[in-house]
Amino acid sequence: MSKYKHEIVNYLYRNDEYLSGQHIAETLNCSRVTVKKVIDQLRKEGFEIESISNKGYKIAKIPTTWQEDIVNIELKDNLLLNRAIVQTQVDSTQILAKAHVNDTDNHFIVLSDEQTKGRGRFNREWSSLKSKGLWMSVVLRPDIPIQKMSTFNLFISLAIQEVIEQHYHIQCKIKWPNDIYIGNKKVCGFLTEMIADTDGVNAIICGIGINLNQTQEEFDKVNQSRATSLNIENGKPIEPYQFLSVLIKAIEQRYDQFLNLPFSEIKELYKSKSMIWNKTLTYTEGNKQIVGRAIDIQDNGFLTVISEDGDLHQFMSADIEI
Ligand SMILES: CC1(C)O[C@@H]2[C@H](O1)[C@@H](Cn1cc(CCCCC[C@@H]3SC[C@@H]4NC(=O)N[C@@H]43)nn1)O[C@H]2n1cnc2c(N)ncnc21
Repeated sequence: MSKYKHEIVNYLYRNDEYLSGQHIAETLNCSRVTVKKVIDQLRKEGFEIESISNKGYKIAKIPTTWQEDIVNIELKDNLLLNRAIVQTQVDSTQILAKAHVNDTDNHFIVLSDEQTKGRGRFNREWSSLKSKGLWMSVVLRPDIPIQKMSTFNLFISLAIQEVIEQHYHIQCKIKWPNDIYIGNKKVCGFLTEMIADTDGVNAIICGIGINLNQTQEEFDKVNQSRATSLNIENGKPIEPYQFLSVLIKAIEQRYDQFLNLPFSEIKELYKSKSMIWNKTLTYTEGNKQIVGRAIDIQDNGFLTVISEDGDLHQFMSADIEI
């Protein structure tokens, strides 16, 4: 039945009109009994499927959980990111992405409704409530020297920032190098890991966590006062499949720029979307900590900070307390 389930979901999702059981059975060369069984199974999985006698079946609502068939329909026309591995629960999409990185030479994404061990930088916990956010890892395969990786996050953060601002009309700012804030609350975190050897980069595994539909109360204690979601800011629920589709297109565009343009081409735009200027903040990198003001971002993506004693410091990646 799983073979027909995939095809029936595809057929129903692609056709916005009612399709009779007989027509589906003939088209997919299966029995009407099989069609009925698959429809019952899909309803159990959370699909709302209307059935009207003499008209047939029609998907009225797709489940809030990620459905691999539907995700792959949404991605199929993309040039680059047109394959997805979809789970309902993983420890971390980063771990699953790395487990599959050598299965193919293709680019792909990994999505999960929930992560039990979502992680950020320095192995810090990333809270990934079931079906409340976009918990995704993107596997890309640029043919670039390792040095070029220092600006990858800057291009990707612009893709995320512009989707939230331009598509959902929510003002947000990038907190260099790994977060996006709405006001003083974090709505998104991302981190970039890579697999490389002496010949250069083999694969990038970019993990992105975006809070879509949590209510303020649903955040755990540690994040209660410093996290937000698009739903909280927007006042209405975010439709995850549409968000995913728009975000992947934005990532593809900025990734193409990353491969073909120097960071200097987008530097002014990036700076205008960043929130760390004209503030005295604490910068920590490894065992180095300074209090100072960021004054510029270099073409290699490093941040220049002037400390209170007037010294200049360069950070490749720092923890910033805002
Ligand atoms: C106590 C404090 C300072 O506040 C917490 C936590 O520490 C800090 C943790 N963090 C975040 C980042 C940026 C990289 C995150 C990548 C996540 C994606 S999800 C898909 C992929 N799979 C995967 O395993 N990882 C990636 N670096 N460190 O963020 C806050 N924090 C934790 N969860 C959340 C949340 N849901 N919303 C807002 N802030 C959060």
